[in-house]
Amino acid sequence: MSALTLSGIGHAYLGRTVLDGIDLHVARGEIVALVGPSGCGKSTLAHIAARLTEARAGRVTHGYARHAMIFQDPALMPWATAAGNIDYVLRLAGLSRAARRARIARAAAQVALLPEDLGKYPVELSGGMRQRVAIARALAVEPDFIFFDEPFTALDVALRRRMQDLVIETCAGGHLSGLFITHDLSEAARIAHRIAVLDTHGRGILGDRPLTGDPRDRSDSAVFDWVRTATRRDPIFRHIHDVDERQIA
Ligand SMILES: Nc1ncnc2c1ncn2[C@@H]1O[C@H](COP(=O)(O)OP(=O)(O)OP(=O)(O)O)[C@@H](O)[C@H]1O
Repeated sequence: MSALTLSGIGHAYLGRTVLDGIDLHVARGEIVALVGPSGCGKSTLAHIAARLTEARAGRVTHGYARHAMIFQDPALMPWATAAGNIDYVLRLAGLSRAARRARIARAAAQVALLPEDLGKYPVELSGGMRQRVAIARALAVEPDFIFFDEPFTALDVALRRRMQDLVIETCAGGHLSGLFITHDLSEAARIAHRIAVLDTHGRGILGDRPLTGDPRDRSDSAVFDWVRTATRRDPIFRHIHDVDERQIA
């Protein structure tokens, strides 16, 4: 059963084609990483898949009930506390005050935000804490599908790793599916069940490769070996040059 199916997606900005003939699916319980060099159309494809942007061609089919999105920029409302930011989306969903309070507490615990952090304003939080709030906000709506658009690119290596672990833990158990956009092959190989590669100019998916086993059980050396082999031997990864080398060094 498919959680997301993209068929023949095409898009253009101001008459310039950026995506053409893209077919991609995400099965229920599967995390698919979409990799490709900067500017190849990954974000545009994620926006089309989440129906934030209307494709010029092709079809998007959702097999999920509710999605959330996590972007590189946490995009928190500066005038609201962390709790207020999470509460905002729950109010939009029409939940009662008691239900909202319970959801906020649970989502905060999932991302290890302390109760005192919930009362702070974005300006009082570190970059990592702000990203945690953004993840908590996404989880609070209890999605069964999450679109991740380069969510950790702006974070330092240690924090990035902690956030990746959080995603791996959160997605374990098979109740969540997701599309994880990244240009970092190591990040993809840590988190995903399958990696799809977008052509440099958005002209189709070059191919996809499964990763074996549960992401929770993947060792650093297994990820390192996988990335090294893929970039050296597998032609679909040949154009992935901008891997974050700090991750695989
Ligand atoms: N709103 C827009 N108007 C015009 N061109 C755009 C717009 N958004 C993106 N583009 C162009 O479309 C192409 C694909 O952009 P997109 O952001 O989807 O790529 P990406 O693979 O996500 O890049 P990155 O990894 O750098 O975020 C790029 O050439 C970009 O300059």
